[in-house]
Amino acid sequence: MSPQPSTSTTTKSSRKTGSDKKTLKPAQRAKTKVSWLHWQWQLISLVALVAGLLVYYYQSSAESTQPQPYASTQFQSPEERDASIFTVQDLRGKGKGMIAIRDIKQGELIIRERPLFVVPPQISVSPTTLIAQNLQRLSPAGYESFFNLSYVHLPENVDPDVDINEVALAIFQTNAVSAGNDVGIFPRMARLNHGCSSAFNSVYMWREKEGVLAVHALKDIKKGEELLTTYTNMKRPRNQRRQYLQQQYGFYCTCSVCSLPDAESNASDHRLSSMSDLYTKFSSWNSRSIDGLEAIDVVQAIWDLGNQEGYWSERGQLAADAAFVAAAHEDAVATKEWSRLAAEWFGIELGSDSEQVMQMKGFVAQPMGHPAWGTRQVAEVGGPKRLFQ
Ligand SMILES: C[S@@+](CC[C@H](N)C(=O)[O-])C[C@H]1O[C@@H](n2cnc3c(N)ncnc32)[C@H](O)[C@@H]1O
Repeated sequence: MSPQPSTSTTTKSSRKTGSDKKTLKPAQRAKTKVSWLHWQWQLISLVALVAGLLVYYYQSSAESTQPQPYASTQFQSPEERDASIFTVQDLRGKGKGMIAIRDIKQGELIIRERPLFVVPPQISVSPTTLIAQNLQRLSPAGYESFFNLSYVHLPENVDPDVDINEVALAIFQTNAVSAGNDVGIFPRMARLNHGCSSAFNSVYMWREKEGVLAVHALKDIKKGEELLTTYTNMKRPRNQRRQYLQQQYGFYCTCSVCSLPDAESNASDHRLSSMSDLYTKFSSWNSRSIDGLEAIDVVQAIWDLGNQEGYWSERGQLAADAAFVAAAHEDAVATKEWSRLAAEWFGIELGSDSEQVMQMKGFVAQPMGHPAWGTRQVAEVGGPKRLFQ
């Protein structure tokens, strides 16, 4: 807004008082009035700006306490958001599964979901009773979404139309995932089928503070690809994985890794078992069986094997553990570099707004603030340089 019109008003009034010595000359007055109005406007603008900032601050701090992606997007509901990313459909030999309806970027949030209910892992009543009790508390829609889920391993003598509690238990056992210290049911993410090592492209993590499970893309996923997660520890050979999946989930795994020709499958098994052994070796740094330099070499070796295998999960934690070792040995440069790498991978697996990312960024800024700092003998252990070659 311009204070233009005030100039003539000022000139008029100055004429009335033109003889007064204390009165400023018209030109000066005009200038003074203009500048006074100018300041008035500046003050009003400043007040408006501060008010705007305050509103923005309160809105964004209110939003940050809510599940972020749904609070401020164009979607009416989480289901509507899901439908913009994937579709749930019948897949041969797998029941239902999730298919990407557009390209999904690595690190993108696919699902964010509150549990239908959770139960503690150790219980004093029978599991059937506990689940029945939880089901009673659900809304009709929640109840329906639970009973829409698939199940395996219903005992042969049980009639599903009669013994609903046994069906509920089978559904729970087929679909429950860990939610912090508890185990919970998440009907939307429960449609994720399984794939081994390089075959799975999505990871789910419990976010304690918000009480939600978040599923992120571990890799770029192409439109039309199935979204797959992993149901078990991957770092073991194909026959052991298949045996576990058959026992626990009632299917014989034919994912792209399990379907490899024997020679390639053996090579994959070897890499996965070596990774497992290396993780064990790495943990022996705790008991001082290996020194910091060796521990970091082990991390590099795990990372390299992961690259060869196409197995990228758990890298945030691995880099964070390396940062811990580096900090313990007071290698500030390495602490920063490992923390930076950890932040990058936690960002992919947990979301860039996760606690872990914030914590790692803190160590990038202040490696000496790491709680492990200086708890071991000073040594240059080295950062993750080889990983980027
Ligand atoms: C958590 S549910 C996954 C969604 C399920 N397919 C459905 O229809 O709701 C787990 C069950 O899905 C099936 N499943 C998961 N991954 C599979 C795979 N790779 N091959 C065949 N069946 C699979 C198994 O029956 C398993 O018990």
